[in-house]
Amino acid sequence: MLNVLIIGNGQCGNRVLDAINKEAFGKKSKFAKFYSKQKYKSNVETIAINTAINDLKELEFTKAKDRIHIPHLHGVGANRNVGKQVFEENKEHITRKVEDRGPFDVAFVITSSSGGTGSSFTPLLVKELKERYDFPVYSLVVLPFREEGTLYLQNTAFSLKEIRESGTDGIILADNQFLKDLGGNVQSAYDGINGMIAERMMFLLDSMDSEMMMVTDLGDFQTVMAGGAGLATIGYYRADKDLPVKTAIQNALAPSGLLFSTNIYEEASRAMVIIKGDNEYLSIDDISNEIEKLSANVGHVFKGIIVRKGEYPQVLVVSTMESASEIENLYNVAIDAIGQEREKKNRIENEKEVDKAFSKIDGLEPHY
Ligand SMILES: Nc1nc2c(ncn2[C@@H]2O[C@H](COP(=O)(O)OP(=O)(O)OP(=O)(O)O)[C@@H](O)[C@H]2O)c(=O)[nH]1
Repeated sequence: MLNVLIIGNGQCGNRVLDAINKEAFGKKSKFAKFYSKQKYKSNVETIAINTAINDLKELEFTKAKDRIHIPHLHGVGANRNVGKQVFEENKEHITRKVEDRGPFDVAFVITSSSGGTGSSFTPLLVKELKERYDFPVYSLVVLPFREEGTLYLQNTAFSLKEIRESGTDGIILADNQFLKDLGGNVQSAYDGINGMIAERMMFLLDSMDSEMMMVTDLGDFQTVMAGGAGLATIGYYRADKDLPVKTAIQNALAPSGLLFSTNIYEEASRAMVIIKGDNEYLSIDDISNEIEKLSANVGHVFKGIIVRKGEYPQVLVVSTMESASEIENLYNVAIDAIGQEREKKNRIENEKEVDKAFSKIDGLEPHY
């Protein structure tokens, strides 16, 4: 059995973690968390870390003992410099909490790229974990809606670069903007998006720790994640009726199945495809044909099959990217945002000149 650590940093990281814990309770009723056991196959430890106590309080499926509050006002207000300083001051406390739960075979650290707490804690925490332990550490990074403002875009550009340079074994991207644009199945945006990420993470954990007909494991996942430019995304499709397995595979690879905007056939570097369902739906010929089509374009593709009696086909695809045109677009927008912030700061410097002018009359009185 694998020992898995999942950390959620900042509000977004906390909420996605909570959605994973919810998914692990089986979602049947809101009382499930009181009477049912989480259906993790592996030994999974979850930790939510935040500077804002209210963000931690709002979590519903993450146990109180799994929440670490690092007191700092009500968050760090999207200021990554403050966030980094707060992390450094509390580093020992945080790493001791991780140490107490270990040892682990693999870790995932979840954060938004754009806020203050999660995006500044994550690169520093990953670096600490990599320096102290041997296990792989993956980062799951949620990109912002593009209209959320210049500070969030600026934070994204710097945090993504820092996470990439932190020693992380790979970055899995989920993009709020892309998932919102898809519309349809993303009802109330955050809950819908968090649920999409959670069901993919649950499937991924299942596939790394499962007795399968044809096996993929943590080693295969590591090899896939080591490919390409260090960036990956996850695709998923669950059939709710009797559907040919080849259609289910195609749907998992289509934009509507992915967490980030990419064309797998053009941008992917390596992939892992896991198919789950009743034997009755799993035509080996159909599966092999689809995998061959993919590997002709992509390079190496690992495949795994999990037999689940009575279940319609479900497909998970983990794919690393060789190139990511959407990241290039995002950095172009972020550079504009950084320019705007710089100009604003210069204007504030000019205002300081205005202050100087005002201060020239300090101590003087008007005479009439
Ligand atoms: N998908 C998703 N995105 C979220 C959620 N909550 C916040 N975000 C996004 O996260 C970004 C803001 O980062 P947060 O995680 O709220 O910030 P933080 O890390 O807590 O940092 P501070 O609040 O600045 O201390 C924005 O781009 C939001 O759109 C959520 O529940 N789901």
